[in-house]
Amino acid sequence: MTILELQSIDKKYSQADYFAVNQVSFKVKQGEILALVGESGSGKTTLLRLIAGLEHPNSGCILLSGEKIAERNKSVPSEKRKVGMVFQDYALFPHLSIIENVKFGLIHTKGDKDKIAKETLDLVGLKENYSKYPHQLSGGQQQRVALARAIAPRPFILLMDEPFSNLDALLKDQVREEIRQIIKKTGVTAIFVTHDTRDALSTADRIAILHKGRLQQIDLPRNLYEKPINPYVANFFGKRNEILATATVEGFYTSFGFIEDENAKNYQDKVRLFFRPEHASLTVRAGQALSGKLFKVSYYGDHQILKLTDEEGKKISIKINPTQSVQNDARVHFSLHSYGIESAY
Ligand SMILES: Nc1ncnc2c1ncn2[C@@H]1O[C@H](COP(=O)(O)OP(=O)(O)OP(=O)(O)O)[C@@H](O)[C@H]1O
Repeated sequence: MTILELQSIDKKYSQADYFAVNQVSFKVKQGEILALVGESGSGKTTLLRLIAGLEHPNSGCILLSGEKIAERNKSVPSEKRKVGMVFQDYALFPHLSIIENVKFGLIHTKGDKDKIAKETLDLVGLKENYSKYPHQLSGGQQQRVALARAIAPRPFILLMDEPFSNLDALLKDQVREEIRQIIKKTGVTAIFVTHDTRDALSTADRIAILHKGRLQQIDLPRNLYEKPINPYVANFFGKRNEILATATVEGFYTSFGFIEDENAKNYQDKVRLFFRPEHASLTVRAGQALSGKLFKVSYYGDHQILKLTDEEGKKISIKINPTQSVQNDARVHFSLHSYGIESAY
């Protein structure tokens, strides 16, 4: 079931001569976690603010749980939208205890506020901390208070702006998993903004990628990574090698060697082949394998990146296991597990 729908949303700030959000349309299903990604200035926060009712679109329509909450001449005020918001800095009140912070989010909620606040704090794993103050908690715990405050009123949708950006790398992996589990347990639909592709790939059910205010692709994490619909999306999700090839009926001739592939007969003459560093692996026997001259090895602990070059100096990168040993200046043989093909014309 669709809980949120954006139809052709445009937003131009006064004084600006370009659209911060340009003809964006998508639907979010009940219980889904959607990540909004894009480089700085791509319109992520603006989109979140439009859904929250903190900005109004110039044109288009937003529907939440079937109700039109924003269109050209109509806007349901932010506090009436049943939208929960977690800000980047958590925005907790320092002079209020944890439970008072959560109860603050329940101003418009009927029923036993104390009971609802306690139940929600228990749900986010803060049972023992009702009367503590924000400064007595760790960054990850403060974030869970902010999350509890946002979900306590049972919103239709939870919006989070850069929820993981204030956490150090070690804590981040743990918190990402915790937040995902809490959201899934409550069944709330969530949209979070991030500029970190790892956050998005590991936490979201689907990802929407924006570039200059335009939606490029909205898809499952795996599809965005493995089947990007354009070069911008492909490059946003990490390094991609590109090599030129000539298609024949048997396969592709490249400057790194021949790739046998019956799909090649569907292409004419010059093509571009794309592959990610992890989609190549070293082969022991030369055989049909591709090969290049190794000129740099970078060790990263959990993997190594090899830089190879062909006879003409074209460079590619390959990601390998940290335990594999290789020698600089050696000829290295490799094969590709998967690659994209595009006509070069
Ligand atoms: N209040 C504002 N007034 C005028 N222009 C704005 C305003 N807020 C954002 N913009 C502009 O709108 C565009 C989109 O900004 P937005 O903050 O939505 O991008 P973002 O993807 O969230 O960026 P970041 O990752 O840096 O937060 C940018 O060009 C920005 O300069």
